[in-house]
Amino acid sequence: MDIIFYHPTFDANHWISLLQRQLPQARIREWRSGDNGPADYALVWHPPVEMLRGRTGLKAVFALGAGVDSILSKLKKDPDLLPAGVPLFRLEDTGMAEQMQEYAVSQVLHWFRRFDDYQALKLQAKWEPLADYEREDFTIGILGAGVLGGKVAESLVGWGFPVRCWSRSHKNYSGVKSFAGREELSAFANNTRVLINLLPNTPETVGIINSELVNQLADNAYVLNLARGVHLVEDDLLTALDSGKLKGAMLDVFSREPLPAESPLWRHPRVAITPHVAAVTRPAQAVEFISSTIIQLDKGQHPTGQVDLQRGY
Ligand SMILES: NC(=O)C1=CN([C@@H]2O[C@H](COP(=O)(O)OP(=O)(O)OC[C@H]3O[C@@H](n4cnc5c(N)ncnc54)[C@H](OP(=O)(O)O)[C@@H]3O)[C@@H](O)[C@H]2O)C=CC1
Ligand SMILES: O=C(O)C(=O)CO
Repeated sequence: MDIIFYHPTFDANHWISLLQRQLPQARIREWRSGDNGPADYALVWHPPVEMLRGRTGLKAVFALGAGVDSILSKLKKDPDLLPAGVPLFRLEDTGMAEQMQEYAVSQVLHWFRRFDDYQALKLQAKWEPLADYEREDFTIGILGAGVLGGKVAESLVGWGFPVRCWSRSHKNYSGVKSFAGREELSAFANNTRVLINLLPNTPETVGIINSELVNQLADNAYVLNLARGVHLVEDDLLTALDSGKLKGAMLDVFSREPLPAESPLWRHPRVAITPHVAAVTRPAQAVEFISSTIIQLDKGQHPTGQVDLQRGY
């Protein structure tokens, strides 16, 4: 079996040696421009069009991340990017759920314990104990209840918060109230104090965190965007922060990355920012998932993780 690997920044040698350990019989190489040699499987992130176009014999392509929006947007512009009929797989969890849990839980607790208010008081040298928040006033609403959203919901239930989720289909996660479809979005938003976004970027989800949705949240709500920048209308967020509807926001992803220096988000005192690091690809766990998927495909089985190209995730 032949495997080609392309990632603009990852250490290809490291990945190839991890893969080789899991798949000792495979011939694995880093793809370079001009390489039209045989390939059964391709592991890619932001692949150049010439890498996959017209390739015959390809059995599957693996995206080296959870979100496939960048590859699907390239595919829209150039339908030859993926040879017709070749399945596209993505990473399911592979260590990202734990990272998302760490991020979401630590930030929810930060807001719940009013560390943002205490930091503001500290800057004024003010010693002032504040009233505690109650968990019953701190409903967490998670947009997207898939591999990552589901795990984040589970961990916040463990911390005793009321948790609800919103997805396309209803879910049955223990202790989590499930809402589904556009018709239940308002009911989901109503009374949500912390809105966490873990949706995929698709035509249906772009701009979903806008004034209309934010105005339906509880007063003094918070927004935590962990999915993609295009989900959030940044001007609407700033308006809601300045009007007092929103108390704070923490953003990991932006409609333009790196976030330009002139963005007002950098300077807003109630916006916290991380540079798209909420959950990164962990090579060993990713390679385990990909190798096991390849083995299943080679046996004619139907492993999980295949992207539905029509749905867009
Ligand atoms: N910031 C970062 O570092 C990272 C960000 N991400 C982002 O997180 C996203 C989520 O990842 P993951 O959990 O693995 O994805 P999944 O595909 O497992 O979950 C997606 C969820 O979104 C729901 N959904 C999709 N479209 C709609 C819609 N139109 N209306 C309502 N619900 C919808 C799905 O509903 P249903 O279950 O009913 O299909 C599902 O519950 C990725 O696409 C990526 O963009 C991922 C990794 C790192
Ligand atoms: O895996 C993804 O989709 C990411 O955003 C990684 O940073």
